[in-house]
Amino acid sequence: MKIFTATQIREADAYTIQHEPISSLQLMERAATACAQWLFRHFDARKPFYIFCGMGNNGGDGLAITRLLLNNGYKATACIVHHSNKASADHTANRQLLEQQYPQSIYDVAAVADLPTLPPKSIIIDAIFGTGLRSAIEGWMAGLIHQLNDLQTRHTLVAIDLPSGMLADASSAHMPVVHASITLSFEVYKLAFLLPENAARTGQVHILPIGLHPDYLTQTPTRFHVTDAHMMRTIYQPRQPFAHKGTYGHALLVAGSYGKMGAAVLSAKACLHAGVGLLTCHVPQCGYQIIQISAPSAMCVTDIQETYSSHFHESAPQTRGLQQYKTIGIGPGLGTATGTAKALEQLLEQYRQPMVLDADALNIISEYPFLLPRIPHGSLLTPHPKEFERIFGSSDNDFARLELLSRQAVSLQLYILLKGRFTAMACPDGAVYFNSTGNPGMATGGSGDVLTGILTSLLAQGYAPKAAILLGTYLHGLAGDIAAARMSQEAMTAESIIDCLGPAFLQL
Ligand SMILES: NC(=O)C1=CN([C@@H]2O[C@H](COP(=O)(O)OP(=O)(O)OC[C@H]3O[C@@H](n4cnc5c(N)ncnc54)[C@H](OP(=O)(O)O)[C@@H]3O)[C@@H](O)[C@H]2O)[C@H](O)CC1
Ligand SMILES: [K+]
Repeated sequence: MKIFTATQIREADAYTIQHEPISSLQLMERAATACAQWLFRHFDARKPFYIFCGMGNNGGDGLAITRLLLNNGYKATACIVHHSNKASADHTANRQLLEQQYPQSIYDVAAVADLPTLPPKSIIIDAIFGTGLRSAIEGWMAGLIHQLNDLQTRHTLVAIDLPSGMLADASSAHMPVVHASITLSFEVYKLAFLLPENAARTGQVHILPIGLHPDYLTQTPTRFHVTDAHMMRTIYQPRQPFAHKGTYGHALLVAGSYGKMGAAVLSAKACLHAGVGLLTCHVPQCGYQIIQISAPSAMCVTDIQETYSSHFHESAPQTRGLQQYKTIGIGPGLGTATGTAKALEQLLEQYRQPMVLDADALNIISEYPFLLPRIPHGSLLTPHPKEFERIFGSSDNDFARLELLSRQAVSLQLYILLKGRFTAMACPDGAVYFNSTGNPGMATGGSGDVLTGILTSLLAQGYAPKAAILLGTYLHGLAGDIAAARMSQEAMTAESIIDCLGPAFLQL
């Protein structure tokens, strides 16, 4: 699914009005109807609704929603927030319609003191500002937003299109923004919803289709995307009937050190369960029995060192060297010993195909930044935010960090995956994809090691790096969602994610 900017959404609006054709007032009615139908399904008519309406079209939506609620027997009051003397044409038209039918339903708010006292457990609808907000809310309106956020603790707050105060395409981290429990947004995700700085402000996000013109939606190029099941069906390649284990590649996994062999086991198992043809694990000597017993389908080569790895190239017969491997996954539980760092430097000299670098491989790179440009083009890096910051530095806010992520992916010609609730995957061509699967149960030790195993597996099987990163991250989250549904977010572990990889493949 594409993510459009506020400007593109306005263009989509105008294109739909011109080409469907439909009047802007009818399009607003469609948007309001989509919201009202969602509200009818989720709230009963005993709850009083207070709809805070701004002077623009977001407010127009709110006025239309008020009328539709009243038409369906709900108790609803439109509180018109006079932040400006100018009302938009569709706001004015909807105010008139409401006044004609329900003259008692309108209440004017021109100062914080005008806020009505709300009965317990009211539903507050925030239709003050949407995509038309240009900058931070100031003055008495900022006070009103704070007041609404106080009320949010005792009432349910539903934002229309965007929580008021939130900018769709730029940071509003330090601005007054409504804290919604639910956001009902139109047609497409807004970039702001996908970044951690807004996690506490959007609540659950529901995207409601309002019939914007499909030609505009399909033909307009965008830089940001959200992955979905449809996209995965175009990427996934079912196994061939005459396949043998050589068809699906031989991967090398360099992982584990004394006390961290679990990371290597999790990565190896995930790699095998994601369909690799052959897997060799390179581990220190202390890890030999651990790998052989926990992952019997994998082969195991040991380093000359007992507790950490320092001679990765020994895992390859001299004739073809490391090139015999279709790809290499390196990092989980590896440690950052000087000998390991030296070995990573040699590995980057010898192996020039796309590989997967995670965890301690990234920590080594943050200590030896000259290694960064030596990573083969097309490789996949999977940092969590702290690892990302150690390598690339800090940013003022999540939008700035997203730009940094994308810039680095382009200049280094790498796929950089920044882990989070909506993992952001930056591509060398400047595109950024946000993963849509996964849940907070996956915020647990070993979950990242599982992802490294899956990505290594898909690269080994011949998926192109972009396909591997999109499909691998989606499968990882989907397996996590299946695990959470089976045993709860609390009880699931990284091993549960591996156990659910099979059902995740079956759902593709
Ligand atoms: N295609 C769609 O998705 C549809 C969306 N709809 C709804 O329309 C809004 C966007 O409406 P728009 O009128 O463009 O903008 P808003 O209502 O969000 O905001 C405009 C008002 O906000 C004032 N404003 C702007 N910045 C500030 C600020 N920093 N401080 C205070 N006030 C601000 C602006 O005031 P002016 O004095 O400048 O006029 C406007 O009053 C979208 O979000 C959807 O909810 C359609 O209903 C259907 C199609
Ligand atoms: K809003």
